[in-house]
Amino acid sequence: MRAHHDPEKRVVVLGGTGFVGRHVHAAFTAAGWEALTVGRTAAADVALDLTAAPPRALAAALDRHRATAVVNAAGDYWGLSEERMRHSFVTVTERVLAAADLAVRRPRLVQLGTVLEYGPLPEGTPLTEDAPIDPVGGYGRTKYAATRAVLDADADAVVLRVTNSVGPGAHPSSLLGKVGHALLDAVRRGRPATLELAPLRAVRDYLDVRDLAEAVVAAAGADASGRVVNIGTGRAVPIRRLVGDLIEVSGVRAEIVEREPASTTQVSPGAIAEWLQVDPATARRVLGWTARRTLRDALDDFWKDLLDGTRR
Ligand SMILES: O=c1ccn([C@@H]2O[C@H](COP(=O)(O)OP(=O)(O)O[C@H]3O[C@H](CO)[C@H](O)[C@H](O)[C@H]3O)[C@@H](O)[C@H]2O)c(=O)[nH]1
Repeated sequence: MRAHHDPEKRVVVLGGTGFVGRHVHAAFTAAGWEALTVGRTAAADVALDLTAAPPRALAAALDRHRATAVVNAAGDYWGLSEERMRHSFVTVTERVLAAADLAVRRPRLVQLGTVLEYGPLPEGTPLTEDAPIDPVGGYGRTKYAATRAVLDADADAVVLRVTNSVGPGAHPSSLLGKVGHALLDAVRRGRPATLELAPLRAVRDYLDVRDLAEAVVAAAGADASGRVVNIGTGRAVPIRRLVGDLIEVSGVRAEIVEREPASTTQVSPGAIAEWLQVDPATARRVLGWTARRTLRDALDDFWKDLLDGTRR
């Protein structure tokens, strides 16, 4: 029998087959929403390349689903130039806004931004929403331009500025994704792993991606519009410890070789901010949301999912 769904709880998740989007889709479903994924691959409910499709194509999908909310978790960025990231984030966001305008019923928008839209803060200063905007890299700059487009559109929208996340399906180009895949490779070959990484100096606020997904669901239902909310745990963890914990969880013998990269762009979008901790107070107050999972569980489930993938 088909489950009865609340007609007000109908969401379209753009980028719903990506690392974050998949968890966002699952969290909406678990919360009783009728959720539809839009993405470029055949795994999406609606296959649509948002960098190419005109707004009316997305508007048609929103109408067909009778969407009351839309989440923008779309956008490639690993290894892309700033120009391509601009297309991936800004052009797509402008099209999403145009599509929402064209839809018969304008859905509420939850836009995923990043804490890298802010400038680096001195160690010990938690990141509040009034921290100076001063993105250091192309990723933060283009995500900020997308945030601006949303805030300037005067739409029923909220932007979540999200910190790093980890969990099942973490992208192989991210630090923990890279480490996880190298450990898996070592398991397959029956050898110890050698992990070649840029120096693990950073101390960052890491979320279980499933906590992040719940923040998105909370934002879709919250009575807040035209504002940004920072999403993180409120704890800063040395990434060296996270890498060590992942190695421990895997049980694989591993040696870490830290080497200074030729340039920061070769490392990752956030290679600039060394110490980062979100102030989670606004999220608690405005969204009624707090991170509740442990990072150990996030790493455990990330590793189990990698192993399961090899058995599937
Ligand atoms: O070899 C490495 C690789 C990474 N890092 C550091 O580890 C942290 C995490 O790096 P990732 O590559 O996993 O991710 P980024 O922080 O660069 O970017 C991620 O976090 C951002 C927010 O912080 C955005 O959300 C973005 O989508 C997401 O990919 C960064 O401080 C980075 O400098 C190292 O020290 N050595």
